[in-house]
Amino acid sequence: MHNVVFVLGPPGSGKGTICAKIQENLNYVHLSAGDLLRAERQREGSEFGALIESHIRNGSIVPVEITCSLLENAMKASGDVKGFLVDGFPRNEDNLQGWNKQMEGKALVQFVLFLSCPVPICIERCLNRGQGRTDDNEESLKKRVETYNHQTFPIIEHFEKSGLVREVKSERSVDEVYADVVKVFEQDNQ
Ligand SMILES: Nc1ncnc2c1ncn2[C@@H]1O[C@H](COP(=O)(O)OP(=O)(O)OP(=O)(O)O)[C@@H](O)[C@H]1O
Ligand SMILES: O=c1ccn([C@@H]2O[C@H](COP(=O)(O)O)[C@@H](O)[C@H]2O)c(=O)[nH]1
Ligand SMILES: [Mg+2]
Repeated sequence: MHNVVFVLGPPGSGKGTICAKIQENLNYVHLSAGDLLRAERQREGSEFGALIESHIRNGSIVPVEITCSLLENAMKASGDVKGFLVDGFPRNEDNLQGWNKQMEGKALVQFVLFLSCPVPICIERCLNRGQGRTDDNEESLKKRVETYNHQTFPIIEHFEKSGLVREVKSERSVDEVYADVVKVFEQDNQ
């Protein structure tokens, strides 16, 4: 059984940045759904490249069968680890249902780390990210925020009802955010 922590929050809230630090220090493996999709988009021979790029540019959500298989394959390829940080997934109802169907009996969701951050700060961070992402532009960001508000935030609310959400405010410095995140992991691993 794989231990899983879902890491959610608006685009640019710092999910990737914080996950990299947790992976470095706490023996969890960081799996960014977005990074896995971008790698699949680039893979020679992939039948999904054009579909993935279209969703990424439009800030819409790739069908769960594709994303969940990439996640499960990455988990299988990892050795013996404490758990997985699943960054940026599940993003909508289709993702949640597909995950439950595909991963039943294979993964245990420990908790959901919710990095909350005001949208204007998130947008500024994405526009200054400098990684050449095809969705770090004003037009795509508007759509990504809309998708987050209407489809992803309700998933966080869903987990909240089961008492699984651990919110950390991420508009502060990386070190301040990370210090609170470590406390969350310490509490949940007691
Ligand atoms: N606490 C912080 N303070 C200032 N800048 C930050 C902070 N956390 C992350 N950043 C910067 O903001 C940008 C976005 O961060 P990151 O890629 O970690 O966000 P994300 O939530 O993974 O975004 P996305 O959902 O778009 O993948 C990066 O340039 C990163 O260096
Ligand atoms: O589960 C997922 C994760 C991501 N996507 C698509 O990728 C982009 C970028 O994701 P980031 O987490 O910001 O790297 C996202 O806007 C979606 O279009 C997805 O479909 N499903
Ligand atoms: Mg990211």
